[in-house]
Amino acid sequence: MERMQGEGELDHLERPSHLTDGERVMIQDSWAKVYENCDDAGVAILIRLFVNFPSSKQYFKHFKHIEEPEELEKSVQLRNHAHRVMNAINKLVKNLDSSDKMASGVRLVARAHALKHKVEPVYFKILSGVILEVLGEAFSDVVTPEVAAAWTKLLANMCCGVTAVYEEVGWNKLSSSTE
Ligand code: HEM
Repeated sequence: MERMQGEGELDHLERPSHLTDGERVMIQDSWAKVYENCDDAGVAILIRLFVNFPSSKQYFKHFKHIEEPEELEKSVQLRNHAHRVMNAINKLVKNLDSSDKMASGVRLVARAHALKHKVEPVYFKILSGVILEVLGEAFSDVVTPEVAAAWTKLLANMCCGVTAVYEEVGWNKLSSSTE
């Protein structure tokens, strides 16, 4: 059965916390390495998401029935989304010094995913866990436990922002009105 990681092990992602200057620098430095391999890293993250949490594919009409990672990797829709996710994270990292800019980026993404794509918010937590896992493996030389802890904080803050926007747009009412 699919393990809904976002609902248990990642509970620590539910509390927003302030990033220190040192944590910001660790995030920016490690991201520079990851972003050099933007497309490969993005695709690896999304493949891991869709293989380990197959229900997350339900929102993507072009590959929701594909199971083989080799086939998933060829999907243009998957590659486009990988690119968009990486660009959005890049913006977040560039704006680490401006909480207003960070909040408006998260807001834009969350509104579109709630209102247009109708993605359950738990998938943002699940994806955050997958990002941490893949970056820790693929960039183990730069993602030390300290760096991983800084990323955990950033992603937790993003998930909190997403949850707040979902509440604001009345997600519970929206999702139950279609039942
Ligand atoms: C860090 C998290 C994420 C970021 C930054 C992100 C970013 C984006 C962006 C920028 C777009 C295109 C613009 C738009 O329509 O809003 C998009 C589209 C989309 N996203 Fe995400 N996304 C994230 C997580 C997710 C998750 C977890 C899911 C579902 C499991 C998802 C499903 C979709 C779908 C179905 C589309 C439309 C795809 C298409 O039309 O081809 N996203 N995303």
